Amino acid sequence: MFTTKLLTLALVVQPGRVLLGMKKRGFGAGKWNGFGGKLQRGETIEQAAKRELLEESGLVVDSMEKLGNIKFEFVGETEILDVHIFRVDSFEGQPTESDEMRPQWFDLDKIPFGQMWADDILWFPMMLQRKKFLGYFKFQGHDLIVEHKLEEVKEL
Ligand SMILES: CNc1cc(N2CCN(C)CC2)nc(N)n1
Repeated sequence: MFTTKLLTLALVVQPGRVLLGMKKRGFGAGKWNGFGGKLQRGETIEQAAKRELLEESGLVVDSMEKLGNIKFEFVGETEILDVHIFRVDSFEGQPTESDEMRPQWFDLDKIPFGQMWADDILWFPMMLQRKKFLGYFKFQGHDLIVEHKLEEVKEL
C-alpha cells in the first residue's frame, strides 16, 4: 500500500544559466537542486511552488510554467514522492541564502550533476528545452536508480 506526497520543484532559468540551491539540511542535504517543498493546507501546487521559491531563495515569481511531473519510489519505503516541476523565466529580487538553501547561478555547461540527485541529468535537458515530461524513478538509497521511465508528453 503506497501513499503519495505532493511536492514542488522550481528551476529558475535565465539565458545561459540556471539558479540552483545547495540544500543545507533535511532531505537531500548536500545536493544542489531547484527550490521546493510540501503544499500547505488549501494551497494549489502552483501557489506552493511560488511560496517555496520565495521562502528558499527570496525570489518572487513573475512567470512560471509547469513542465514536468516525476514520481519517486525508494526501495523499502511506502511513500511515493510526487514532484511537480516548474520552470521560472522571470522573477523579482536577488537570490538570497535561507536556512534551507544557499543559491548559486550555474552556466548551463557547468551544471554540477555529480552533486545533484541522479535523476536530474536525465530530465534537465527536457526542462531546458521547455519540453513537457512524465517520469518515474525507483531509487535504492539516495544514489542508485534501479528502475526508471521518462517520456516527453504533449500535455501534463
Ligand atoms: C529523488 N530525486 C529527486 C528528488 C527531488 N526532490 C525535490 C523537491 N524536494 C522537496 C523533494 C525531493 N528533486 C530531484 N531533482 N530529484
